[in-house]
Amino acid sequence: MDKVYISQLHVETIIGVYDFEKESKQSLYFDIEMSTDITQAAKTDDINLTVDYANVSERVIALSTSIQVELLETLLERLAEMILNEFAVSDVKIKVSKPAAVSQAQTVGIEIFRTKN
Ligand SMILES: Nc1nc2c(c(=O)[nH]1)N=C([C@H](O)[C@@H](O)CO)CN2
Repeated sequence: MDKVYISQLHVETIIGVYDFEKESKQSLYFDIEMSTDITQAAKTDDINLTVDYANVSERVIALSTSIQVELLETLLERLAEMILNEFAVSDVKIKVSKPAAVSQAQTVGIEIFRTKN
């Protein structure tokens, strides 16, 4: 299957388990890969027949900055659900990195893969 992807999408939002994390925004970086058939878009050169990565990026930023949750896991599940519901993709892989979370590590994070039912 063909893929549409977004790499290192930067979002600043409130997220975290600890009280100090609820006071200021932290950087998250998303890598998103979506399976979709691009052949009709390529034949017709029509943006409406593919998944617009700019639209997906906007929706990911909007959702990530409008909900306040503690766990990266919770945020990723909500984002995967939104992408599968709103865009013509059969599956989505989302990885989120939170580089400031563990000072001894370059970055930490979570990755999930979800399919449309
Ligand atoms: N699996 C996870 N582990 C941790 C998370 C998380 O979201 N998922 N979050 C934290 C803290 O919020 C951390 O980012 C701050 O040190 C710890 N572990």
